[in-house]
Amino acid sequence: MKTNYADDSLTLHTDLYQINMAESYWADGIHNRRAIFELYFRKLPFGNGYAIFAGLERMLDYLKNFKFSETDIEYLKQLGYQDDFIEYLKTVRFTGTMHSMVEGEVVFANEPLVRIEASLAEAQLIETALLNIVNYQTLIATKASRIKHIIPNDNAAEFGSRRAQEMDAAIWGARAAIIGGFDSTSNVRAGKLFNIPVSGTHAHAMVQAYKSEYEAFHSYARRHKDCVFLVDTYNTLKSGVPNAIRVAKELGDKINFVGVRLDSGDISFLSKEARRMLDEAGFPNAKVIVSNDLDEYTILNLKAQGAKVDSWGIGTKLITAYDQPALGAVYKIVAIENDSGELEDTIKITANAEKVSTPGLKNVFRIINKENGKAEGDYIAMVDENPESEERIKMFHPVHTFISKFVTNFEAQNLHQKVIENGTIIYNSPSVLEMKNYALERLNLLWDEYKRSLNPEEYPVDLSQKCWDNKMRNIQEVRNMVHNMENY
Ligand SMILES: Nc1ncnc2c1ncn2[C@@H]1O[C@H](COP(=O)(O)OP(=O)(O)OP(=O)(O)O)[C@@H](O)[C@H]1O
Ligand SMILES: O=P(O)(O)OC[C@H]1O[C@H](OP(=O)(O)OP(=O)(O)O)[C@H](O)[C@@H]1O
Ligand SMILES: O=C(O)c1cccnc1
Repeated sequence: MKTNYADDSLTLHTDLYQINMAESYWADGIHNRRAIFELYFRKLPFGNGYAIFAGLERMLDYLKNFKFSETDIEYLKQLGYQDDFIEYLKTVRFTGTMHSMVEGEVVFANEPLVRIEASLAEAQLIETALLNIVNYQTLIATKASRIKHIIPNDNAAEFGSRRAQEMDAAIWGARAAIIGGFDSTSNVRAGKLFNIPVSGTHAHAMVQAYKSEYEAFHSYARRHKDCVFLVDTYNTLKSGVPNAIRVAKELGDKINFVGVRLDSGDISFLSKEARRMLDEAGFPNAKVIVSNDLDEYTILNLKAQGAKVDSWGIGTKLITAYDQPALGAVYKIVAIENDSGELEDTIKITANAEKVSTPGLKNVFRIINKENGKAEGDYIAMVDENPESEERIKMFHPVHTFISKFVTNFEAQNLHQKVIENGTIIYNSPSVLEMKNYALERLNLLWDEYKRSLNPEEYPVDLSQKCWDNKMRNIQEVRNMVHNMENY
């Protein structure tokens, strides 16, 4: 297997059918028609009441470098694409315009997270990569936020690299975990690449290598000022914690005895006992750190049991999004230029009302109640609408339209930021830590009912009247078209 092409590019990171469609568009001369696509998911993951958007920085990097390389082109020739189409593919770059939520934004189902306006072929070719990026990063940022929500005042460390679905997932998952609220990652490369905090203790292997737990802790302390000792290799309470205390007492100010880590057994019982022993030994500031297959459910349960834990190391269940391994975001065409050069809506109809796409060029606004500073809901409006200039807006459920409310005295924040204009990136990504702080700030806009991890209230994501009327008109047009076919 040859994997080390010098000019390896991500442009081929697409499904074959995208290239096949691009070929048809090109052959029919419609490849340069202006098309609008939206990226969104239909259902919040993990039964959570919100998601945390992540993936923009990587999407921008991917689009900036979008170009089939020489070996990509060679390979496409081998697959049998004809020379004239190949010549076209050589010229393809991303020259469109992109609007997006920013990373760390609190987002919901059925609202466009990303809007691409580009030539039909360009917009089509990039679908797979954009979905691949957003689906994973948003999923992990959301899982991290969900976990951190249970332990807002404790430390949360991401430990998942060894269990992640390969290396890219470990790296980008670590970054997403920080955006979602985690405090550090154990992955050193992620620390370097993204300038995010790294942290680490030591493994059972070190204790086993020295055989003597006391020797192992001593050795670790000789080279590391900040010491967390893993205390469960032989017997947590009879050997591990006493040895940690012994070494900490012997070395005194020469080290910073951060605490002990427990990685097996009854975390509730052992953490309370370890806490008591550390306090009695004169180390009230030493921390109890735990790990072992943790997730938000176990942590909540441990909290209910009164576990005395300061810091949580969380790997497998976070980095693999164990209980829901895919977000299911989709990328749908909502408008396309017609023969006369005008943008025309497109719609996809299904029997399931929730799945019928919402046509047209739209923006998403967060409607903030100026009296209490809290979000009333998100409001999807056609691009020529400006809810900010309206006195009063009607917000109603896009499927169950009788659920409605009027809102006055509000601020309407446009959640779509223009990040690429005609192929040029015009957005500077903030640092990952800034994204994390932004997510926390944005979560403050939500009432607690939307943030609880179990059975949260459904946050309103509503359509403007104009948007709804437009959708109904499109549905009617399709109905007429199908009816005419039936009579054909
Ligand atoms: N008090 C507790 N209440 C609920 N769950 C707990 C409690 N203590 C530990 N757990 C969780 O239960 C599971 C414990 O798993 P298990 O008993 O298989 O492993 P273990 O004690 O670590 O044994 P091993 O030595 O094989 O690793 C882990 O997911 C852990 O987080
Ligand atoms: O349980 P997770 O949430 O996935 O967290 C990561 C796990 O990885 C390590 O275990 P591992 O058995 O791989 O090695 P170690 O215990 O010997 O370090 C660590 O001790 C955690 O238990
Ligand atoms: O630093 C740790 O304790 C750690 C890191 C990765 C996996 N498990 C534990």
